[in-house]
Amino acid sequence: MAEVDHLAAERATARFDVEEMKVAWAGSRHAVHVADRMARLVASDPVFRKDNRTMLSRKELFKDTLRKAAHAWKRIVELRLTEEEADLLRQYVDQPGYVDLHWGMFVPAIKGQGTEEQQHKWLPLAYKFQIIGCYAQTELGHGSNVQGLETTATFDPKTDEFVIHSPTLTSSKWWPGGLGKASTHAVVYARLITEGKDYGIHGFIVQLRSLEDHSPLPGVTLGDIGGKFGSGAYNSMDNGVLRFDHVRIPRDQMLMRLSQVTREGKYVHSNVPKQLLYGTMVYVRQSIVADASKALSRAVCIAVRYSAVRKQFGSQDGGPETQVLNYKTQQSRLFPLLASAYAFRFVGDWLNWLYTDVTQKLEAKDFSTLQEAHACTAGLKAVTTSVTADAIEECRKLCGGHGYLNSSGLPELFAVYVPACTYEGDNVVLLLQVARILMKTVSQLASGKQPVGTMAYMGKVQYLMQCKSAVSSAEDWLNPDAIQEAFEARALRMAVNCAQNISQAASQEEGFYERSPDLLEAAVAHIQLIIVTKFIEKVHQEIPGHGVKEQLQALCNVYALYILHKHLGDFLATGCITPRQGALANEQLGKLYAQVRPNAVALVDAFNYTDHYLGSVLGRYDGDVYPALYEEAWKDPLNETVVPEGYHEYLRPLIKQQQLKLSRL
Ligand SMILES: CCCCCCCCCCCCCCCCCCCCCCCCCCC/C=C/C(=O)SCCNC(=O)CCNC(=O)[C@H](O)C(C)(C)COP(=O)(O)OP(=O)(O)OC[C@H]1O[C@@H](n2cnc3c(N)ncnc32)[C@H](O)[C@@H]1OP(=O)(O)O
Ligand SMILES: Cc1cc2nc3c(=O)[nH]c(=O)nc-3n(C[C@H](O)[C@H](O)[C@H](O)COP(=O)(O)OP(=O)(O)OC[C@H]3O[C@@H](n4cnc5c(N)ncnc54)[C@H](O)[C@@H]3O)c2cc1C
Repeated sequence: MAEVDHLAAERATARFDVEEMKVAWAGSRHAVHVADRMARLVASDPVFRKDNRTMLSRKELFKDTLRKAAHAWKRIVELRLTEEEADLLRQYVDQPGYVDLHWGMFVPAIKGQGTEEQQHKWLPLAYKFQIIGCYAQTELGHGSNVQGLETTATFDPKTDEFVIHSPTLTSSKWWPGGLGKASTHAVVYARLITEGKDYGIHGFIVQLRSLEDHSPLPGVTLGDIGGKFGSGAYNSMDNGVLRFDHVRIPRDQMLMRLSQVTREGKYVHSNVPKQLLYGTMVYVRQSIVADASKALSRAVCIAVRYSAVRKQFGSQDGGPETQVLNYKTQQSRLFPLLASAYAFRFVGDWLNWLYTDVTQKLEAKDFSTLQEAHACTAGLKAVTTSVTADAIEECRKLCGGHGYLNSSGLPELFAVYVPACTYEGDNVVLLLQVARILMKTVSQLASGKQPVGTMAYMGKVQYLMQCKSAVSSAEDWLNPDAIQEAFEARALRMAVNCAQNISQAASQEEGFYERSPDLLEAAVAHIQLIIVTKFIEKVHQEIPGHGVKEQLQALCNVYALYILHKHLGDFLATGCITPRQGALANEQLGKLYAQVRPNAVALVDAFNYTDHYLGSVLGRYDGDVYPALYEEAWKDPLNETVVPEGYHEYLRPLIKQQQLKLSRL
């Protein structure tokens, strides 16, 4: 706890129990406790220092990542941490590295696509880090179009092996994290060819490096793909390039849960949907949604605290200046982001529940919810990451000039975060997947098929296509039913409009292609409806703690009415609300901001982030920003000498030359 609390006055105005809000945010008292313990463990360990990260060279940064990962693993073993604790520790170390892909994709790929025998063989090795794995799917020529990958895995019945080969430059694996320098193994996605026939993309476990000296195995060429956006940031990760020259692997290293190749070379497909091959991506997409709320809440925490400390203008008579948080424009830019952080947190929890539910159904050979899982993970991944990336940049601007300093933490947070809009599926590509499913659902409405899950609202098509909002005052917008109806009607009408336009095209494909910009917007509307619905459902639950439910209610309304205001064109164009009702929503939004204002600092305190995790002089818990900024500047390597290196070579001769010229005049 800080000795001087410059934000004490802010904390005193909170009208709710912050400790109970921490529970609502974390999900349970147990979750608060574990997260707290792991965050402090990391913050108190000098090996996990990260304040110097943006000043390290690429090589130093990568070595620092290896060191942190090894130290983290040592602590996990020494302290016998559970999987939940170990994962939290990984998150609080807060440095992208090969470990993320090993645990987040290599292990899940084997779990999801390997037979029991294969899991038995490979997982214990991976769990103990006796091998390090990555997920090698994307190639130089193809990422989004998975079916377009070119790497081949040709079965050779003579030796009972697959021959893995990169036939072209564009077939080089390109991007996999952990591949460049750390991994010993990879799950490689390649076209399976047997008996002269191409059976499409399948996964194979391939050893890449020697377990003795880490040198590449014969026929394997690999390395790092080079520096990436931003200083520090994602450069701690060794995203790699990989080429195979007829590398042989035993047949039993094809991941054979979904389909098999027999000793004779016969291809056998189990009676399961082929899309299960994409299961690892679905798993990671749902975890990316949970991560979005973390990244967004960090940025918002920094911007809210700093906005409460920072003062500009407002005093004509020598009195105190205005805290920038009191400017209505600052509130209207910042509070929707605060509300979004909470919204994403709760929809992330729900998505995690959905994922677990679908996984259990799949185990029981019930594939009915696969499409719902795909649509929700793809759509929520796309919307939450796009909003979060933009929001981090907005928070930087909300912090004025100081937000541009590395010591604010925001430039690095942005640079680390922004590729989330691309990896695990480009956001546009993923939204078009959602749109396809929406169009399929609309087309089935006529046949009387009742949509289920998050599409169930479309079953109310008769009503939703013609309903008129009953809102007649600003307060009416506080009614969740009014919000829900407006969002459902907007999403459905946009989808139906698209479907009607597509049906007038020469073909379904042609229509989809022509209307894809509108389809993107329809998909976003559908996903925003899901987020709003899950927030409303959350607020309807029992929520203990003085004032906690009221605050969440206010944030839920801020989130919904902000989206309505921002996308007013959609709501008006589809006739869901009138211009007057749109204006009333905006009026109510202003009132809600005033309600949030005294609680803003406490609402970000409820995230329970340590100063180490935030990594920002502007977001310090104690609000003592200026001395910290001042001190931080002196730590820059440029300040190690008073007279800079290069002075004698370049500055002095220049100045002297000019002086000489002047003296000759
Ligand atoms: C320094 C560190 C110190 C710390 C140390 C700590 C040490 C120890 C820690 C211990 C920890 C212990 C516990 C840890 C636990 C967990 C850790 C979790 C960590 C997570 C971290 C993750 C990090 C993330 C990093 C991200 C890295 C990035 C990776 C990647 O990017 S991988 C590559 C991703 N690629 C893509 O996403 C490609 C996108 N393209 C596609 O998905 C598809 O091809 C498509 C969707 C575009 C489909 O295109 P197409 O139309 O051609 O499709 P078809 O194949 O023909 O199929 C059409 C048909 O299928 C349906 N469909 C499509 N996709 C799916 C699907 N996924 N599911 C279901 N159905 C699908 C589609 O709707 C069509 O259906 P229909 O025919 O119309 O009916
Ligand atoms: C930091 C980072 C880490 C990564 N880690 C891994 C990893 O560990 N393993 C791995 O296998 N891969 C990894 N990737 C690769 C990543 O999954 C791909 O980059 C991603 O799926 C996007 O594919 P792409 O690069 O082919 O983009 P492209 O598809 O080439 O996208 C280019 C543009 O085309 C547009 N576009 C493409 N198709 C369509 C369409 N059908 N309709 C409309 N617009 C379209 C996109 O919206 C985009 O604007 C990583 C990438 C990054 C940036």
